[in-house]
Amino acid sequence: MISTRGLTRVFTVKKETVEAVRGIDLDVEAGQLVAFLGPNGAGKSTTLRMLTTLLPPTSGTATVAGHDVARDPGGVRARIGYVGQKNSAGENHRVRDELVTQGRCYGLSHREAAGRADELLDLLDLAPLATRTPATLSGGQRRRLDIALGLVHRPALLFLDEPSTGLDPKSRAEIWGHILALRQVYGTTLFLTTHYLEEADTMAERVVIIDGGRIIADGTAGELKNDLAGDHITITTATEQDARAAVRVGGGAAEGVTVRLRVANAAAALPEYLRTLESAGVKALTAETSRPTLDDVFLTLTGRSLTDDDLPA
Ligand SMILES: Nc1ncnc2c1ncn2[C@@H]1O[C@H](COP(=O)(O)OP(=O)(O)OP(=O)(O)O)[C@@H](O)[C@H]1O
Repeated sequence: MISTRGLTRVFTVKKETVEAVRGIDLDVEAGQLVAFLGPNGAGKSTTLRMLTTLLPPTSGTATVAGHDVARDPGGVRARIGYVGQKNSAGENHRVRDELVTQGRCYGLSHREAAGRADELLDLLDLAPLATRTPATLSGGQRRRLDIALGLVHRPALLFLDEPSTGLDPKSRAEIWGHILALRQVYGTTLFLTTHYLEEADTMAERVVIIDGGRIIADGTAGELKNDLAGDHITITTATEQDARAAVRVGGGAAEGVTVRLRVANAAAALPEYLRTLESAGVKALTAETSRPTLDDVFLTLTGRSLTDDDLPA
């Protein structure tokens, strides 16, 4: 559904060159739900804009929904939907009219466009709001309208740029419910960016991490966490001296009376670790195991935390 080779975009601003995307090779199968993650300025939006034909690549190729973005942008646009960060609906028309007009723009007859509008109003729980104007909708409702607008022409592939950013937790959960329903009802391939690591972790079947314009990790959240981060064992000791002794005996790093170490399988490794400490005369007061997060993956790869950024709440 998506295939890129060496996809690159360079911007030149006042003689200064910014390599926003540096040679991305990416293949996405039909029906996949891919979360595209990365810190601010990593190149997510630029990649999305190239894949959706809004921005021409400087070099490299991209085939999206079977059509080349540079040679046949019209063919790509007819087959994809794009829900950007900014609202796509106007302010003054009613919600249902917005959807009908969008359908007409895609060449549907009035009857087809009206039928499609009603189908989408139902799918995205917008039917009770059909006669309201977008200006009167809440953030979550507007986002649902944006998604409906992106789906009018039944795209096989939908791009969503931060669909849940800026919404309260309840609206975020609702949006995700609708995104997952899209796959179930239509089998739509979904490619989305998000700043919320736990959303990517739990919802997406594939996570692609970009940093500095390059893809630095690609796999299921489970694979990335197992391969690149590992579990953690955290113990506390009575004194800092004990904590330092624990590090000497069992590895890891101490901070005050807390010792943290990375292992492949924390639940299996914990008993042996505690026995090792005990035989060296070091007593752990508390011990707990934890699974890594996608932020741990990013930290392992780059030495930085994804959440260090100035992220939206
Ligand atoms: N039109 C442009 N002109 C010049 N530089 C640009 C332009 N668009 C993006 N850039 C630069 O390209 C780099 C990648 O930007 P991009 O918007 O793709 O990042 P992003 O990962 O989407 O970030 P964010 O999470 O903050 O939206 C940044 O350094 C940005 O400043």
